[in-house]
Order: sequence, then structure tokens, then C-alpha cells
Amino acid sequence: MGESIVKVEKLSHRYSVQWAVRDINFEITKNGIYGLLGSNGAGKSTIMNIMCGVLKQTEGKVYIQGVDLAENPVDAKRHIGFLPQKPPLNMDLTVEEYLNFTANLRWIPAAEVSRAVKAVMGRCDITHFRKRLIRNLSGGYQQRIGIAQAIIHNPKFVVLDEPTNGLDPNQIVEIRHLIQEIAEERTVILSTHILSEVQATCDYIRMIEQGKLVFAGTVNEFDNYIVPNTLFVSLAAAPPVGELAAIPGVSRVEELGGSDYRVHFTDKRDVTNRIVQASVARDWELTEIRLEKSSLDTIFAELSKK
Ligand SMILES: Nc1ncnc2c1ncn2[C@@H]1O[C@H](COP(=O)(O)OP(=O)(O)OP(=O)(O)O)[C@@H](O)[C@H]1O
Repeated sequence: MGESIVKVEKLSHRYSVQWAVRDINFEITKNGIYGLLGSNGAGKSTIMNIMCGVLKQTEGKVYIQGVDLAENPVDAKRHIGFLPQKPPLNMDLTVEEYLNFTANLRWIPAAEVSRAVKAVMGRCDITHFRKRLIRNLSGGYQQRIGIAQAIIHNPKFVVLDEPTNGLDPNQIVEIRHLIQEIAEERTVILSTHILSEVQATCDYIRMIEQGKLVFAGTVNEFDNYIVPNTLFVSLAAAPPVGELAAIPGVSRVEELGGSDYRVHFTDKRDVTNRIVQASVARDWELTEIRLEKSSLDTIFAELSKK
């Protein structure tokens, strides 16, 4: 096991009377991209704000590189870069003015500010916009500036709260790419409520639901853990539903209207083959067959059962 990058111990947080986060424990010892996944209101921002020292927890401990965040916030924060859900941009500054300002906030020595700003603008591919007012840039570029301010002091640990939220599909691809680049040298934790976002960008998943940690592992482990168990099948020459249900391995068939069916199964590979073979043999005119992806709600329901 490598050195501890982040350790969260018995973390709980209460806003007035309601617990938003309850008894969260995890440790990160390997570099990579960690996805903090959970539906809206699950507690992701609360955990991230606490891990970055922006919100003081009700109970529990957070250690960054072994430094207790509550006891030595200045030391611990030198290792943290944070992009909150609402990027802290000053729209009336130019990109360069704003990054100079954030470099000072991050205790970069005066003699090194200009070099650090230049380096981070190059890293985030915003150098050509350095003289532009932030308000005049697109959402994707504003998000790049948000990421630039988070890494200007070269932290080991970067926290990005919903970094692709509100961006268009092209901007999402570009920001994901940038996140993957910056994660080559450091640990990144990002939050999202979109499962495909985690699958596209992350190496590891921490899943939170109703303030509790319900899964911690690699993206592959997550995909294997939550195996979909339904197929969508479309048959132009629809057979009596009993014939489909009689195929070995099929546990139940739902009629979705027209020529569409949802087939519940116990073994994916066998059932897919058998449906294709039966369709050819009996002229059912198969036009579509695909695994149905589990929604976050279904996954959460499955995880709660395990
Ligand atoms: N300042 C606050 N005062 C009271 N309750 C709050 C406050 N901030 C968050 N909450 C509540 O705490 C719970 C967790 O919220 P949090 O913002 O951490 O969730 P989230 O997973 O980040 O959701 P989202 O994706 O919608 O931002 C929610 O029930 C939310 O309503």
C-alpha cells in the first residue's frame, strides 16, 4: 500500500437537525481519478466541501497527506486544489489577472507567480485567452479557468465538484480530457450524479446514497457487481409471449407494446444466444436486442439488498 493521500474517518455532518452525511470512512493511497457518485442530495458536495476545509464537519476526521485538516488547515490546504460546484471566478478580470490573484491566495511566492500562471495557462490550454475578460468566454473555457485556479499551486490532491455540469457535449469531452491529463501527476476526485461520466473518466468509484458510502472499488468491480439483468428485445413478427418466456434462462417477460419486450434473465450469454436462435428458427424477425443499462436508482436498490 502507498502513502496515505486522503483519509476520511467516521465523517458525519448535520445541517441544523438533519444528518446529510453519516459515518463515511475511506482512504486513498493510489493516484488515479476517483468518482464520487450519487444522486442529487446524496451528500457529495457536503463531503467535498469538508475534505477541502470549506465546511467544518460535525463529527469525524479528514487527513490530507497525513495532516489533520481541522488541526492544521493551512498545512493541509497546501496539498488541496478545489473547484467548487459554482466556480469561484471573478467575471470582470482577465484570465491572467484572475490567475495572478489566485496564485497570491495560494501563497505562491511573488517571484514565482508569473511562472506559475504561465505554466497553468499552458497546462489548461487557455494562454491564447489570457487578455480576455472571463465573462466573455464560453462555459467550457470558464471551467478550464476553474480547473487552472485549482491546480495553480501544484497540489497533490484535486477535488472537482460536478466539473462537467452545464457543459455541452463537446465541452464535456474536452474537460474530461483535461481532467485525465492533470490526473497523470496527481490524485483527482470528482463528483457526479451521472454513472456514464464515472465510467468514461474514472478509475475508482465511491458511491454515496442518502449520506452513506454504499460502494468503494474500481470501475470494473462496479460494472461486474451490478450486472444488468434485462434485455430489450424487438421482434417484428411477435410470437405469443409464452413462447419467449419458455426459453431456458428467461425468468420473466414484460410486454412493452407493439413488438417490444423486456426479457428478465438469469444468464445473459446463454439467453441472448437462445433468443437469437429461436427467432431465426421460428421467423420472429428480430430487429433489436440489447442489454438494458441499470439506472442509478436501480443500482442503489440492488446495492441496498446486498
Ligand atoms: N446549507 C445547507 N443547509 C441545510 N441543508 C443542506 C445544506 N446544504 C445541503 N443540505 C442538504 O444536505 C443533503 C446533502 O446535500 P449535498 O449538496 O451535499 O448533496 P449532493 O450529493 O452534492 O447533491 P447535488 O448533486 O444536488 O449537489 C441534502 O439533503 C441537502 O438538501
